[in-house]
Parts: sequence; C-alpha cells; structure tokens
Amino acid sequence: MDGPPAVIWREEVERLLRYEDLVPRLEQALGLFSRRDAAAVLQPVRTAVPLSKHGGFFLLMPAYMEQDGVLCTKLVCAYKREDESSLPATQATVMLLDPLYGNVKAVMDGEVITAMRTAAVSAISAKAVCPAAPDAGTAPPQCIVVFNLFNVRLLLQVRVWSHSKERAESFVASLGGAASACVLVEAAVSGADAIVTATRSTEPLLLGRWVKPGAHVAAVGACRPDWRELDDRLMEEAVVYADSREAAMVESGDIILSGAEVFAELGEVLNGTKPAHRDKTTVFKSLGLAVEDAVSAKLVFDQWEDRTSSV
Ligand SMILES: NC(=O)C1=CN([C@@H]2O[C@H](COP(=O)(O)OP(=O)(O)OC[C@H]3O[C@@H](n4cnc5c(N)ncnc54)[C@H](O)[C@@H]3O)[C@@H](O)[C@H]2O)C=CC1
Ligand SMILES: O=C([O-])C1=[NH+]CCC1
Repeated sequence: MDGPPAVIWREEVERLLRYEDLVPRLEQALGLFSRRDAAAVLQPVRTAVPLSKHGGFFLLMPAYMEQDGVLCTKLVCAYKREDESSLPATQATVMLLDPLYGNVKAVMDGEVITAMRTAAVSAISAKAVCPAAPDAGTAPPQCIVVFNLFNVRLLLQVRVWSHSKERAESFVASLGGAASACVLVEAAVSGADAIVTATRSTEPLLLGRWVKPGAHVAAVGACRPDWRELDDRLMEEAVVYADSREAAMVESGDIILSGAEVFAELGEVLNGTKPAHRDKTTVFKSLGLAVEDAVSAKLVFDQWEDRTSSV
C-alpha cells in the first residue's frame, strides 16, 4: 500500500493494453453504467473548466466501480486551436487509486488509453447497430486506431478525409494502401455503411444529405455544447444513441443545438433493454466516459503488476 505510485507511460501502455482484452471489458462497463447501479458504476458527468485564453478546456473525469474495486480519474486538456505545437491537441493523464485507503497506485499515460478506448467504443457501436459488415468512409485521418479496429473486424473498404490534405495522405500512406484519401467529405462518405467523425470542427461538416439511408455514424468529436460535426438534417433523420444521456444533454452541441432526442444509450442496447434499429440511419454520439478509462487503466495496471512481479 505504501510507497510511490507506479508510473506507466506511453510505450508501456501501448505494450500492455490489447483490444482483445479491452473490447469485452468496455462492453461490460457500458452495460453496467446504463443500469445505473451505484454499486457497479458511480460516474458523475465530468467537470469541464474552459481554458478560454488558450482555446481549450480541462476535463476532470472520475469513476468508481465499487464491486470491481476500481477508483480512477482522468485529467484531460483538449484544444481546438490549430498551431504548430508538437504536442497533441488532446492530452490526458490517468490516476488509478486504491479505494480502501485512497492511495494512488499508478499514474499512467492517458493519450493511448483515450485513443484506444474511444476507437473501441466506436467499433462497439457499429457492431451493435450496423446492418452488416459495412463498406465505410472515415472522415478525418487521425483515427488510426479506429481504422485498425474497424478494418480488423468490420470494414472492407476505407476512405479518409481531412481538412488537411497532407494529413489525409500521410495517414493513408501509414496504412500501407489499405485506404484511400478523398478531397471532399462527400466523396469520402458517399455510399458508406459506417462513418466516423473525429475532428476538432466546431461547425457541421457531415451533412445528412450525403449519408446513405441506413448508415451508421460514430460521432467522436464536438464534445462541447457549442461545437458541431453533424448537421440538423442528419440529427433529425437518424436514430440517436449516446454513451451517456446526462453527458449528451450537457456536452453535445450536435444534440443540444439540433434538439434531437437521445433514443437510447449504447449500454442499453448492449443490455438488450433498448433495440438496435439496424434498418435505420443511426448516430452514436460518443463523448467519452470515465468508466471507459477506469476499465482500461485496470487492464494496464493488472498486466503491469503481473510483469513486474514475475521479474
Ligand atoms: N468521444 C471521445 O471519447 C473523445 C473525443 N475527443 C474529441 O475528438 C476530436 C478529435 O480529437 P483528437 O483526435 O485528439 O484531435 P486531433 O487534433 O488529433 O485531430 C483532430 C482532426 O481534426 C482536424 N480539424 C481541426 N479543425 C478542423 C475543422 N474545423 N474541420 C475539420 N477538421 C478539423 C485536424 O486537422 C485533425 O486531423 C476532438 O474534438 C476531441 O475533443 C477526443 C478524445 C476522446
Ligand atoms: O473522453 C475523453 O477523454 C474526451 N472527450 C472529449 C475530449 C476528451
């Protein structure tokens, strides 16, 4: 119990966290969250502190899983500015604590955890409500983890768009030709069965008239009440799912400003208490949940403990 916390940084987190472990744990965690069972998951809507001077916001994301003995919080700074900084626009650090005594067990890199669990939950949403193995278009090019996950499990063809042509092309090149870059969003999404938007856009960039009826949209960006990625027509025509109803009503500009109703949480579909409308156009509004970080950090820490105790 005593002694300094373990520090588990980027390279080690990348080595220790595997999708084959992560995806089932996330599906279980999303279902537990949607049951609103306080003994299973306690997760308030996160606190957001605007960093107006710097064009960003600071998020404090606690979660407590009493039955699993997991107490975790993630600190995130996310920025909408386009600058030459070599630092990522979303920076995150995760702290895993012992709920019995309150001591910090580990401090770990949150960027890999955030990228992997966000991609995994997007893929889980597609698996839960997509009609079939889709032929997809992915909007901006930084979703390498989304591509790997979707491509492994679901997709036959991937098209990529970014408002930076260079980023789109370098991303496609990094995928070894398994995708193609598009100059226009419309070309990237036309006819696609599954679309992922994960941009820092604050205005709608995916228009409902471009989206094939019955397609699934996993909307990862626009996690602020005045930010948009999706236009009103898409929000009106689609059946809208979210990771958290409470978070959506406070954080999602696409839901708040369009007046769209959240039909169900992803966890409710996974629990079988709400239907997956696979025959309709669907939007999964992903905001990011602390419980996703908690199960990810627990997986990393358990793997880290196994390896250090066996040395
Ligand atoms: N739902 C979730 O769980 C999470 C959501 N996010 C959100 O996802 C978005 C992407 O996050 P990151 O991958 O860290 O950002 P990033 O900076 O790595 O990539 C964002 C992409 O958006 C592009 N972009 C910037 N301004 C744009 C505009 N006006 N129109 C279109 N594209 C634009 C950038 O060129 C870049 O390719 C952010 O809004 C972030 O807040 C981030 C982490 C988790
Ligand atoms: O869940 C998360 O880590 C985030 N959601 C929006 C910005 C970062």
